[in-house]
Amino acid sequence: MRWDIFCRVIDNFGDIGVCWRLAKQLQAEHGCQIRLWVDDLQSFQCICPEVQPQLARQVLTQGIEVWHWTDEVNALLHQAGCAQVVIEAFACDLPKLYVQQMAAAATKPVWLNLEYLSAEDWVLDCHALPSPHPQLPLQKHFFFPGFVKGTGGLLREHNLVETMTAWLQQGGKARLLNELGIEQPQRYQRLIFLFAYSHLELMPLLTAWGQASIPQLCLVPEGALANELRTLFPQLVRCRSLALGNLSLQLLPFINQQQFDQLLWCADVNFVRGEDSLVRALWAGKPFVWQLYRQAEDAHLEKLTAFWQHFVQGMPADLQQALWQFWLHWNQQEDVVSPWQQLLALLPEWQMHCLGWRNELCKQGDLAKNLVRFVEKKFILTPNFS
Ligand SMILES: Cc1cn([C@H]2C[C@H](O)[C@@H](COP(=O)(O)OP(=O)(O)O[C@H]3O[C@@H](C)[C@H](O)[C@@H](O)[C@H]3O)O2)c(=O)[nH]c1=O
Repeated sequence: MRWDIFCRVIDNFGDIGVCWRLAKQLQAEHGCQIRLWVDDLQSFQCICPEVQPQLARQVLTQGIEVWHWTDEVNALLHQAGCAQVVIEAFACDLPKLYVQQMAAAATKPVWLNLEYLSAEDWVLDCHALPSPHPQLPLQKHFFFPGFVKGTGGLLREHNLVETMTAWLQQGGKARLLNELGIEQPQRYQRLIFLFAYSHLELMPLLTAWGQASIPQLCLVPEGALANELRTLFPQLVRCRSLALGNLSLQLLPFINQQQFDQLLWCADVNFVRGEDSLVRALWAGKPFVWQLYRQAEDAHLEKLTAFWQHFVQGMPADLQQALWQFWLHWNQQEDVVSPWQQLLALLPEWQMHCLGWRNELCKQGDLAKNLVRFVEKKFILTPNFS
């Protein structure tokens, strides 16, 4: 079956990050023929270097077609025709001509709006709801990812945990750090992966890390925070690393999504942000701190609380208290030095909780499989779906 996935890059890398992961998994594990329509190929290239931004159409190694979604997309749409399954990622608003093509199709495509991830309760009520088109013989369904049964689930490749475990056992960490140009990585006793939006109170935290009794390595991927660090430490404009007492701070160039995941697997503590890296940090089973994409009227704090309520089940009370202080202050751009010291004392418990939570979460169906099941049901129940 042919699937079209439409993706508009609003900001950052979450939109394309999720769509690219979904495309790969649907194609590799479910044999779907994928055409990925992306409006910003430059951003896509950052996380998938094989993409050539100047091409209107291209086929990537995985066999996935990538079509450039520009303002002049109509000519391409005439060539393409519509697919049997259409994913509109994050309400990105399909091209008008494409919607007309869907309405004119003898067998109407299954049209899904893939929504943003949230742990809020209302997601359960809205997942899989239909929405008839006001004028055309079409209906779209809302598909909500989520952390509990009754939602669309989370993106997780088949055998992900087994792949990660084997990779770590076979010396993946040393190989990766070597590929990334980290000198003598074995001298560091703690690896912190710091993927975050800019933060007003970063300096006190870095100073505290530099005063730790053990040597620590902090890796910062390219993006807003790396730029902020270049402003704080102008020497980082010329070179990629800096020593701050016992802390080695190193900026990374853009790395592909696979290496990004692998870094999460090898770090001792992961700082993640947005949507996609949160999910990947969950699968890594390592202690993590989540910084949410800021929303108007602090709506992101409600999302944080909703996730927290699921995440802390079964967590010892002292860890709950320390972790919440850290997560909240981190998301409010406040000083986190004292919550960090408290958390550090509970690192083994924190680690154990993340691992246990990951293992529980793995028992649920994954998003790609849930999507495929949903689509199959629609075609079986209503072959001339309209
Ligand atoms: C820095 C970097 C990122 N990545 C990938 C990993 C992830 O797939 C992706 C980052 O996505 P996220 O973790 O979701 O964080 P983000 O902040 O980039 O994306 C955000 O964008 C907003 C518009 C959304 O509303 C948010 O929900 C969120 O998704 O980029 C790499 O592959 N290599 C890199 O070097």
